[in-house]
Amino acid sequence: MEYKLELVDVCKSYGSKKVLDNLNLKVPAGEFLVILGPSGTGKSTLLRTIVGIEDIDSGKIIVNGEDVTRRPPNKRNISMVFQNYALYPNMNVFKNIAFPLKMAGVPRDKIREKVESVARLLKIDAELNNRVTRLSGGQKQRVAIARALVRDPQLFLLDEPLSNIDARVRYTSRQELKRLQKELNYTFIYVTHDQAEASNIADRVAVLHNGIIEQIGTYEELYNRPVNTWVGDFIGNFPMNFIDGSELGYNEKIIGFRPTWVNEDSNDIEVEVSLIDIEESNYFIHCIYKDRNIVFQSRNKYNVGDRIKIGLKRFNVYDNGVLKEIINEEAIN
Ligand SMILES: Nc1ncnc2c1ncn2[C@@H]1O[C@H](COP(=O)(O)OP(=O)(O)OP(=O)(O)O)[C@@H](O)[C@H]1O
Repeated sequence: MEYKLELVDVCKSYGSKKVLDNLNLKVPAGEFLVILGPSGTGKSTLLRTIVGIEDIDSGKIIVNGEDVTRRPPNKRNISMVFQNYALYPNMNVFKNIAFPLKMAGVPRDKIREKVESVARLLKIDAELNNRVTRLSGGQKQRVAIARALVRDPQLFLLDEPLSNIDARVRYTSRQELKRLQKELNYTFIYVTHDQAEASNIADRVAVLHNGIIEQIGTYEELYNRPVNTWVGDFIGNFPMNFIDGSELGYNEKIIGFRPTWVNEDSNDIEVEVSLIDIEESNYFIHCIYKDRNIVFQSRNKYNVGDRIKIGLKRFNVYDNGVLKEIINEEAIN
């Protein structure tokens, strides 16, 4: 397979703090890869080392089959869109987008042609003569993306590009970004905190934690088959439910299940309702089971304090925190 980016045993520390710890990653050409991870886990550092604003301590960064580890940022042919857009406030939209081409010594008429074409693509062609300070958050974000696109880079890195935009606009911007990426067959590495966003736009999601990628796969894979209890806990609107396996015949193991995997017609375990969350027409029933909190989705509105019996349609078995077995996977499609 042709990889647009390969990271081999990449290490990066700040003082005694190891941020990237022998990290390995392969990103095929044309993929939309989302990086998810808790705050302070090194997501931005990862992007900054790929683009070359930060040096790595050891390892290799390979772009399009070429080792770029020791090359400066302007010789890597990678574009990055920053969270705060990093636009030049004293320049108009045209000059902002044109800037990388001007720096690269591209002739004037070619610059005009490229800037106008990218601006049309991003529907900001009517704004070219306006100052960037007059634009809305969504428009500024498009200018930042246009400036990244105009150089026709090998690889795009986007660091939470939609986080400053309100929820509605963010939803449509996200769809447009995905359409653009697929249409132009670009390779995107996109950092976000937002799991709904990740599940919506990513071809694959990489979960970064403790300096390594804990798991990489489609969002559904991460949700349904987390390789360890940490990923199960991190992925999802609710953390995965974990209970002691002995009750169900899995001594010294932990059983993990999602809120929708509960079978209310079965009676394997008895739980006590502690809280009820309502979301549209579903109830999320929070319960206590042997000192553990668990949540399941139900059409029934129970009352706090009710003692009810439930079973599991499917579940995952974890041994020392690592996924060992999936029981009745076919019960949930
Ligand atoms: N220039 C720096 N000097 C020293 N430490 C740094 C530097 N940049 C980042 N760090 C530290 O490295 C760790 C990772 O930071 P980074 O910004 O990459 O995390 P992040 O996952 O992007 O976080 P967030 O989601 O909060 O933006 C943090 O502990 C941070 O304090």
